[in-house]
Amino acid sequence: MKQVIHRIGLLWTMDDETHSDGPRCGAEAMRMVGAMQDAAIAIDEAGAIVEVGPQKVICDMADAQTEFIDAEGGFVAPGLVDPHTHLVHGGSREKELPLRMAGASYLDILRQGGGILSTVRETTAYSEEALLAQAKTSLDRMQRFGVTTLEAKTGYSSCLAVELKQLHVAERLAELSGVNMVHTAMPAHAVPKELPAGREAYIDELVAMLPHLHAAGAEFADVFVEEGVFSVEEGRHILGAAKALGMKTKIHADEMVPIGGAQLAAELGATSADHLLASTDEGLVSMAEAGVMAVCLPGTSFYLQKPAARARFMMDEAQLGVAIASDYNPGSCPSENFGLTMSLALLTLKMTPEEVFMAATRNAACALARERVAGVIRPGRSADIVIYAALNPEYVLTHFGISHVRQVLVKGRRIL
Ligand SMILES: N=CN[C@@H](CCC(=O)O)C(=O)O
Ligand SMILES: [Zn+2]
Repeated sequence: MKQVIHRIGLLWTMDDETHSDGPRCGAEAMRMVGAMQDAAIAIDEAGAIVEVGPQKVICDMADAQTEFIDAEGGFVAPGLVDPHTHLVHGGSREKELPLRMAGASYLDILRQGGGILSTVRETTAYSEEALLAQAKTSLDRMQRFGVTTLEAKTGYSSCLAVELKQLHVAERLAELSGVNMVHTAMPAHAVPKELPAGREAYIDELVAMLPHLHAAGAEFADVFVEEGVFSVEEGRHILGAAKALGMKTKIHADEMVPIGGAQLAAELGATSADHLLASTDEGLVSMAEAGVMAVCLPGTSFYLQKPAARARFMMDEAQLGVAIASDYNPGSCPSENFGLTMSLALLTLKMTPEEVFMAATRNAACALARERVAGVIRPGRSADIVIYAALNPEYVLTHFGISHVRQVLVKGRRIL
């Protein structure tokens, strides 16, 4: 055995003795964190977990070559999974804040040609190297908070070349950083103010980009289904085309107005529906029935100063599986601090610490169709693990706004 993480005071594996895969749905299941005290984890040459168990048993298995990693009595949990980011984009949008403070809404700014459309202009103008440099700075920050798997969306362009440029940057970043990256094509993110050939032709253009983006590595397709952006019918058309190509789907659903994004996610059998600030009870229940993961973005509701998503209803009543994500992007959540996302889940989504960690590990992996790969600590799984410089998860979440991460392993390799 190559490595042993020992002297773990408290371990949350997010697993149980059945070693079943899949999401934890509803509050009761989301609190089953698989806690172990005084534990150790053995890792092999290939970076896979070989054994998880009592400190004494695991340490007896070590040989003279084994490298010991000392958790110093701290808390250890699976590597964090951030299932919704807009990692690759040009520029920043801090100048929008005074407009918002003066009363303009997020959608008002978009309607005036700002918001996402201003990031489209910047992303188009940036060279691939400039985009890479900016996104690398952001990814480095994310890693400091323990993120080992994340999603990166395209979607700041109105042409295929720029979409492919974003995708390529995300691929290069995965290689440079060692983190696990999941690619999502989101050409349907905003509608340009001028549509010389008309709206239908524009939607056709977006649909025509999908096979190219899929061939270039995009596993998911996503659409911003929102009043004044893409309608439910347009979302159905675009995501239906994606499904026909074999892509999995996600929806930016009911962020501002409940136009039926949650119901569309259920109808399409989407892997996740994200935002859900305005979703109706019926919409959320239909998602649960269809097995769609609800991805809450508490950093976004905080930054847009809106009431948070109804995570308690989702978990207690609808029995949904809930994940959380940073939604890192320049307009509605310009923060790479996933630790803060988790603290805001505790404080504004009213989740328990167990639910927060479940939402940021196992369920977040399910929101990326990575339930067989990431999100739990279990023999056979890749050793994606965070060692915290704190004794318990409650301290990590309540001592908010800073990183408590001591070490991060991806496939057994230290990335921090
Ligand atoms: N709401 C739509 N899309 C992003 C924001 C993108 C932006 O403002 O640049 C989101 O998930 O919040
Ligand atoms: Zn988003």
